[in-house]
Amino acid sequence: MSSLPKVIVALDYSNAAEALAFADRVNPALCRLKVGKELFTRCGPLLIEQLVVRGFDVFLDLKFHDIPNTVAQACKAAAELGVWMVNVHASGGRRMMETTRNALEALPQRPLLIAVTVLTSLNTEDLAELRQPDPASQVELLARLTHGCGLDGVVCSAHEAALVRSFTHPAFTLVTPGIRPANSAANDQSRIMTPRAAIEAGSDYLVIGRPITQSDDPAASLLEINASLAG
Ligand SMILES: O=c1ccn([C@@H]2O[C@H](COP(=O)(O)O)[C@@H](O)[C@H]2O)c(=O)[nH]1
Repeated sequence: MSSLPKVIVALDYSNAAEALAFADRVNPALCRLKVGKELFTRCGPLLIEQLVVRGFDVFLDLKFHDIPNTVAQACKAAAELGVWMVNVHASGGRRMMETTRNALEALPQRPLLIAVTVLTSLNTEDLAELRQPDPASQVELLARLTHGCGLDGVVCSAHEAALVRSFTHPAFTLVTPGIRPANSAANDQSRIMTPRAAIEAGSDYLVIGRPITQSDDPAASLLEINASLAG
């Protein structure tokens, strides 16, 4: 396996004790860690610091979507916590993404800034209700916008990874949730793919939560996924 961990474990726990217990069972060579809305709302910046101090690359997944100044300031605040990656919603528009990118570029050290295209839980029916076209064309629209705004990458499903890769520069980072090892429950995800197929489709990082964190042995499940990527 590459020395660079591809798996980003979604620490979707309701308390810091469980999140830290997971972090202490693995190590930064095996995975990166993602802190999302629930855990951050409950535990706040202190938990981020505790993960960063353990040497983990932390993706702060708060998916900011607001006016340009608000999002830029929120991402600057995230950068001050020493996180590796932050994200915004691409549907917040060009001015929001460019203002945020400029604010981060003025910092001596900045996190990667990526944008969410279409949530991996949404299917064609959901999008029709939102008066959007099918997932692929909506992802293409928002990924082209994000790329044009100079961000570092996007969140998309692995089903659209090859499409996005076809019109972005090689360093553009594709972060793909909705990853399920074969025979795992899809839960609320719609556009899923196995870890290996997602990497083969062009994903740079795989966001994986419940298949790891809700398994009987989370550390063993992570090792199994890493092994499936190495073979
Ligand atoms: O489009 C998106 C964007 C973010 N997520 C987040 O990824 C994890 C996935 O968890 P699983 O348990 O593997 O389903 C979760 O934290 C989401 O908030 C996403 O799923 N889709």
